[in-house]
Amino acid sequence: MTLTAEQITYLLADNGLLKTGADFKGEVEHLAYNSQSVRPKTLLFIKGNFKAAYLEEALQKGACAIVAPMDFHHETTVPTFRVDDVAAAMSILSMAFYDYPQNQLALIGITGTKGKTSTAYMAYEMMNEATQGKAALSSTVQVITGPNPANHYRAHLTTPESLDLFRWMHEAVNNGMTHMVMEVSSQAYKKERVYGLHFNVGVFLNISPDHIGPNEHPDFADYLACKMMLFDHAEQIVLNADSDHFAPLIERAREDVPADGIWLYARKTDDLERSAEVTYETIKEDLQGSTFRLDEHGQQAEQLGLTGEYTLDMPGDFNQGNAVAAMIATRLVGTDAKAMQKALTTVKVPGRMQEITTKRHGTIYVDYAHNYASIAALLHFVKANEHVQKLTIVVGAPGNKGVSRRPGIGKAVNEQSDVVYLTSDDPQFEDPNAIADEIQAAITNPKVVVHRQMNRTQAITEAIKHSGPADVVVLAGKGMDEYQKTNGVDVPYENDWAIAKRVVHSLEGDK
Ligand SMILES: CC(=O)N[C@H]1[C@@H](OP(=O)(O)OP(=O)(O)OC[C@H]2O[C@@H](n3ccc(=O)[nH]c3=O)[C@H](O)[C@@H]2O)O[C@H](CO)[C@@H](O)[C@@H]1O[C@H](C)C(=O)N[C@@H](C)C(=O)N[C@H](CCC(=O)O)C(=O)O
Repeated sequence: MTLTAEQITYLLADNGLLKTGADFKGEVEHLAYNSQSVRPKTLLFIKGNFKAAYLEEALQKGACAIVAPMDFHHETTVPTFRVDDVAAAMSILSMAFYDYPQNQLALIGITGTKGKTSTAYMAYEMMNEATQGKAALSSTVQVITGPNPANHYRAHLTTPESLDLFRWMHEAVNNGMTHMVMEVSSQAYKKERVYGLHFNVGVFLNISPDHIGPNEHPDFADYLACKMMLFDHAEQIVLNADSDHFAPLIERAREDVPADGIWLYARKTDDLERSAEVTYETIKEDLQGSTFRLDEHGQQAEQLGLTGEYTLDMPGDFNQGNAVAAMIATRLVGTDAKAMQKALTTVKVPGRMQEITTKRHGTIYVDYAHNYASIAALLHFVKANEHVQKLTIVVGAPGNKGVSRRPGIGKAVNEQSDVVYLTSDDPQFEDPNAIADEIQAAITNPKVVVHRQMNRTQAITEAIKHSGPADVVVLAGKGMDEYQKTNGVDVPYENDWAIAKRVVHSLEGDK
């Protein structure tokens, strides 16, 4: 794969990004945005907080041209394409370099404050089932470009940098994949990681205030505006009519997508005012999963042919809505109801509502929930089960990130849990005790028993040890993370799931 100087100039100019061209004659054989991955004949993108030392390293390693913003002022003789928006330029050039792999894939993009990963895995399993293993996935947890374990990668971002995304898509196409589902974060739009990318189907699960603060969004309006950009970039939209802020969502969807490309879904209620093409209702539910019924309303919806009852082997009533969203989206790219039903009984999402049933210490859930909306939904689901006696949550909050979430975490704990173990998450450069103070300030209900144990492994151990057969322990916020980000370093961590399994084994001997 190569890009010639003429192609680079043309693509940047044609997309209105080029400010000044470069005196560059050759062609590039590699693209990079990090000096550490530069090789001879690399085109380097200078973006973010790029330091002069990185450029020196890149030049020593053979970078032959750079794409830089107008305000990058380091003395260099390397040919430089000056652009207004380097991230957008990187996306445009990466998709060309990798030969527009998105055009070979039926592509679903999923956004939402909560549920993106679970829905993406459900859609991935459904499409895999329908295509005999020809689906790819880009999620917060993993990127999967083919069935071979060598094509499974640990993800670092919810939505990868565009260069990585198109490289993975290209790999997926080379591996024979025909379908792909990916999570699209608000940051993906804010930081132009999906600039110029169009989805066959966009799924909008829900939105509530989150990701507001330094390095993320200045306010909710910005967060909402970024998330709604998905509507501009999708041929068809699957939209949750139960989402908060539905009015601006549907208004914007109708501006961007023709009426027959908008698919609303909602939990069935008696509210005749509300209309959705697809509704669902719980038939039965327990701590392990549920059966729900899906109904289609009107001619457009009936074309889907999905009316019926489905069994979901994943706990959480909120996962029924995620399942329905995945079903409509994958139906629109050719998946059938039979494949969906099979996937719903086999899908496992790493670190999302992973459940351990014990003999004497109740049910344990490992879940990534890390903000008010997702923790409240999880605790509400557990509390709704009349057989549950004591609900314990082990939770903290990351340092130097999502700082505004802390009172919300405390509020959710305050409203619905019986016992909380405040612990460390990814403390980074902050004191976990000070973070715990901020969460605890919102726990004012005297009935909630508060323990503080900053050693996360120890907190999990104590919470399980002190729970009985009809109790539930929720381990929130870290999912399957195998590290704790501390002082800028990923300190190895066993992961919540493995710790819980080990503790149960030591207490009960057979798990
Ligand atoms: C705010 C933001 O988007 N930051 C991302 C951005 O950071 P940055 O540009 O400041 O990078 P930096 O580390 O200062 O480095 C600057 C540049 O120098 C380069 N570099 C760096 C070191 C070196 O030795 N050589 C070198 O060339 C880097 O590749 C980078 O291009 O580019 C980095 C490289 O790709 C990302 O890792 C980093 O994401 C950080 C880790 C992050 O946490 N981002 C969050 C806010 C995020 O994007 N989250 C959303 C999820 C939201 C949701 O849950 O809905 C996501 O999509 O993941």
